[in-house]
Amino acid sequence: MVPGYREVRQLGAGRTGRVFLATYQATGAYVAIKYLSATLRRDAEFMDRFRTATHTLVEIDDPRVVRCYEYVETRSRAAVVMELVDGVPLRALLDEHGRTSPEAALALLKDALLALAAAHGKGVAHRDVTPGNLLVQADGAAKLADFGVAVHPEEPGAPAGSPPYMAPELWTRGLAGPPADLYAAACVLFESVRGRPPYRADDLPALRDGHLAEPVPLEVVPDALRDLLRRGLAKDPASRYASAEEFAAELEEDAAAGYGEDWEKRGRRHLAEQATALALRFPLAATGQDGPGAGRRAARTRERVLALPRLPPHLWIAAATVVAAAVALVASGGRLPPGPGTILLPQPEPSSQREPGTGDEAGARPPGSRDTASARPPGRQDPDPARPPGTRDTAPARPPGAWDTAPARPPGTQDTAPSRPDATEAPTRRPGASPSATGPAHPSPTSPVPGTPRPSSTPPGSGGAVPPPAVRSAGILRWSGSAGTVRVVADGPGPVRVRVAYTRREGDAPATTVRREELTLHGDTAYTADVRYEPGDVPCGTVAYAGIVVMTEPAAANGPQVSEAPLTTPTCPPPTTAAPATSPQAAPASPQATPAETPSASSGPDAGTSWWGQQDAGTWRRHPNHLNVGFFG
Ligand SMILES: Nc1ncnc2c1ncn2[C@@H]1O[C@H](COP(=O)(O)OP(=O)(O)OP(=O)(O)O)[C@@H](O)[C@H]1O
Repeated sequence: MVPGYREVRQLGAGRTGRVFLATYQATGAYVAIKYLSATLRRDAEFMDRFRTATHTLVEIDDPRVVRCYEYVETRSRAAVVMELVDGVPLRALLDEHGRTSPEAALALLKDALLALAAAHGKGVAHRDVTPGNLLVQADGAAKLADFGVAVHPEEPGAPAGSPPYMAPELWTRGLAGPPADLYAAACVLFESVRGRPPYRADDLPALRDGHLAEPVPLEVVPDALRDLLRRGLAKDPASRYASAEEFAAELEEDAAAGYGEDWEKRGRRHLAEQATALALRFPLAATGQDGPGAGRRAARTRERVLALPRLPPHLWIAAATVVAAAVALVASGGRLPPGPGTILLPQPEPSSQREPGTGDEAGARPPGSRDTASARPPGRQDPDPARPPGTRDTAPARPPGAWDTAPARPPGTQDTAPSRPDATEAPTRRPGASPSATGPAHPSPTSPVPGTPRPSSTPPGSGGAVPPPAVRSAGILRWSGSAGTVRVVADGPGPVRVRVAYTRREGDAPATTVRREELTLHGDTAYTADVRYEPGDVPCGTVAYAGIVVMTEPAAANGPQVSEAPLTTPTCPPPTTAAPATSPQAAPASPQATPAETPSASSGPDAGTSWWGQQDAGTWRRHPNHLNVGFFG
């Protein structure tokens, strides 16, 4: 066992190692510890890269990333101490339920992409995004685990990774990086809705051919997911989304267009329902440390979970949270975790059980390892004699766009011989502590997110200098089906990115996005735009709807806005006449447009999209210099 921790039980084992539930002795907080497999430890190239990546991994502080607390290495062991997620892998959820709803699959993809965005922003690729590495909690939120850990399939020459999720460039050139991560995330989206990954084969060469040459099987997925999968699974990495952020932004648009504004709420509810059905498999539900009867109590909780009445949709998230709390409460013998985050505490134990060096712990300690850190209190910066000089992670986050496919070594860390196994095998720690005096990134009951406070990430387009303002609201003031007015109000002078998507829906079919516009606004706090899009013909006798979706980055407090209007359908000519149906070139303003506010500034130019900024109440000023219209998709 890693010095300073006490093993509770094994949680599972995979190709990359074994994972244990443990407690951090100084605080009693639960953690998960992964011991890397011998196969990985023998892979010198992997070990070099992973050691280097751990410098950055411990700095990634994002709610969707399983937090890496520290990396410890001896001559015969390598262990990653990480945040314990009280949930189940998506793999287990799919094995049990077969598939998820499209909304749930989109919610999972959103979590995965935001986690990837956080890691890619720091120059770290995941390298093995699979359903096994997405852990789903009882509230329907998911976290991505195991960054940087990928093992070679048992075939000579096969690149590291999981074949069903491996991008073409990985098969051909062994090229791991953000584009391959996005491809793998798209495979997970596909599998979540279909119950199987996009390509299947009996052997590796056939699977490789599938990824390299077979068309993406879009015909079997819901319409609303097709654009996302078409680009996410593009064979050529250059044709994929340029970044996880871009993928996530289009996901929001397509999801809102296809499934309505509350798609995520429904998706989380479904995930919560599926995850809580597996509550007994949660790490804390079966903890033997919770005293006699814990198993029975957990089982009773499961019975209660399964016997829950069918709730109205809006109550499900609340119910799932209550269930999660109940499971944690039962498992912890009545002691709830302290506040938000996933610092989970076991019930108090007799102090003799928690002393380092007691029988059970000594037995689990790797031979020769010296407990150099067991007494280190969280929140205190102890000098660490085992840490090689110069290995502190002071490297700044890699700037956006600076990604390359080489191993992610932070600039300035000359870490060429980091493991330094010496005669006593003192563990080599790579803690997440920054040089400031707030201590290592150990879990602490008083600090929901252990470690030092980290600067918030800079969104793309802001240049890194001026923090983006909060966006108070986005609104569709009117929408006729072909023209409308959109308003955005921010707390500061920008920049704010606005994405407008136009959708079309035939009858009861899901809506598809037919055009997208993207604009950057700055210089004011309120902007109004007249927008216009020609939705095209509607065959006589059919019903069609034209919609508009407005999203901002940073996200508006009121979320994405959607409005839809019916398109005027020409009357079909009598069957005897051969005259062609007239096409409505510009559908007149529909009385069914959804005015969110009273139009206050609809006096924009006649054609195209024009944005107007508001400097002072009642005074309108045009900002042609700030107009930056880009089209994509
Ligand atoms: N941070 C964590 N919190 C809670 N449980 C975890 C955590 N990490 C892993 N687990 C559990 O441990 C099990 C084994 O994980 P591990 O990463 O070794 O295998 P895997 O992901 O199933 O396969 P592979 O090693 O091929 O990626 C997982 O299935 C999961 O249930």
